[in-house]
Amino acid sequence: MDRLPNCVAIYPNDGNKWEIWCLPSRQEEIHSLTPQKARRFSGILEFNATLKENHRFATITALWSTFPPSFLALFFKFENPSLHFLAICFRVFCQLKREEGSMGEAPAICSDDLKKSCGNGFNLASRGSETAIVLGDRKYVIGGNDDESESSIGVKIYDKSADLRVKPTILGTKPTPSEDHWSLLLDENQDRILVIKNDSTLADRIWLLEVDTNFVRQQSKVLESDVVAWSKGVSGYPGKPVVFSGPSGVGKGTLISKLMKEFPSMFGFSVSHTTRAPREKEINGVHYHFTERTLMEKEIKEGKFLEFACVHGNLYGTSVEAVEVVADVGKRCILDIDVQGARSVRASSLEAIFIFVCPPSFEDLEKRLRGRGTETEEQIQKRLRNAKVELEQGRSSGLFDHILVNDDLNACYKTLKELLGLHEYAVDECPREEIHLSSIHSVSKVDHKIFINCSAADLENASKDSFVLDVCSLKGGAPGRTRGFNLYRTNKFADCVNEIKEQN
Ligand SMILES: Nc1ncnc2c1ncn2[C@@H]1O[C@H](COP(=O)(O)OP(=O)(O)OP(=O)(O)O)[C@@H](O)[C@H]1O
Ligand SMILES: Nc1nc2c(ncn2[C@@H]2O[C@H](COP(=O)(O)O)[C@@H](O)[C@H]2O)c(=O)[nH]1
Repeated sequence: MDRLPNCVAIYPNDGNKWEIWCLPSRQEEIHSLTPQKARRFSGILEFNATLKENHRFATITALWSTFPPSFLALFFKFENPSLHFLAICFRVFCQLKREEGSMGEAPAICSDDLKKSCGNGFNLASRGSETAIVLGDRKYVIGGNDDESESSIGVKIYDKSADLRVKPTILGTKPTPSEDHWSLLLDENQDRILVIKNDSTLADRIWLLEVDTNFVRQQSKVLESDVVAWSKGVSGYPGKPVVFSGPSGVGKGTLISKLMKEFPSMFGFSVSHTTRAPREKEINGVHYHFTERTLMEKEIKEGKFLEFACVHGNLYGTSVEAVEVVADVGKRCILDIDVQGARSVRASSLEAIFIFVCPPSFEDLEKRLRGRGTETEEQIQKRLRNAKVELEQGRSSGLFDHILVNDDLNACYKTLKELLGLHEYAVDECPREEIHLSSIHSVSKVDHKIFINCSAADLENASKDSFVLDVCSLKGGAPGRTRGFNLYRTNKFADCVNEIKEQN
């Protein structure tokens, strides 16, 4: 919604014409709102519906735009209240929202050259193909396509002080274009904008555009340009990831396979990138993302990797995305990385459990490595040399939470399950089902709660489609996901309707 002011009143005019007024957001003024006190905001709004005589308007208590329109309607008091009348008020507001531009003296924040300007100055939700959020001297215009790829929502910055249009470098996982979206400033830090797409599945609905977070500032320095970064919003937190390290041939992959086979819904594997050549039965995207060194180096520079290391002469790395896609489906992520990589992950913001796997002896390790038959003699020699160093580092560094000796495979696997809190009869649980969100009609924010209303026309049934998105405990962010959104249905609207019914 573009220009709905903080406080609005509707006054009856002739016939089916009504006047729209507004006040600044002073709550104490709301209760004594009169046309004299109110600053006139717009002209006359025509009702589509014909009002009946007995639906005469009496007093307006309050109406403020931090609530969804359906909630706003409930702040009216009428001489002869009826749900039918409330429904009309509600529809007026829906119409107001659509008829942006026809509202007269809205705060003029948007540039004239914006096709569909939506800056409202009150940090309200905005709707349309482009929305704008103003932060200090900068206006972030969100919408349309990203010019370069046309495959994601575009972002432009208008710097008012310098009278400049800036095309920022857009990092992170980008949302695909949307016909219709809502945007609002998320928190007091003023560093992130919440964008809710209106035409997607729930998994693709909630996005954060970071404009001044640590990651954005860091990347801005590295890339020497204006940077913004997208981060997908995800509900809940999966369990802590598990990092496996240990010398080549010790049996990490074997243990991981057993775990994933027994608990397929609980664990997911982080598919690393590597510059080494694929082995005979290895599949790109399943065992590794096999990649070119120059491309991987470029992506490392762009901050896309959680960790990377040169191992046995090749570059290996865990992309942020590799870990996030596992968590997205509610699974605990398993990483199989070398000791250098484990050290980097330990230093990162990812909270994980670190397990070092040792062979019963160096001779056993050599036997297993040779027995696997996947390396040339030269490669085996190199891996064995590196194993000595890794074993020393792994055992002594204090980096690892657990040291697991892989002697007898089944005994080792049993110990592994115990230390991951998986008792003998643990069962594999499926992730929770998602809530279904239909087309959104209003979005508004009160403290750390975003009210989302998906139902417009039918007030009686509106509560079925009213949701709250709780954003009080968010974690993470670009270049990964922002986790911890809590979406639930609310009965607040139904409660209000019942209250009015009782008053009648
Ligand atoms: N406890 C064990 N006893 C005997 N052989 C084992 C045991 N665990 C694994 N192996 C065998 O050792 C070989 C190497 O195991 P695996 O490929 O799992 O090692 P890895 O640590 O994943 O190696 P890399 O780091 O090179 O990927 C395999 O042939 C596997 O079957
Ligand atoms: N630091 C990282 N190390 C990784 C990653 N993926 C795998 N590895 C380690 O490399 C060696 C060799 O693996 P191989 O498949 O060539 O035998 C092994 O110890 C792995 O743990 C990674 O993303 N980062």
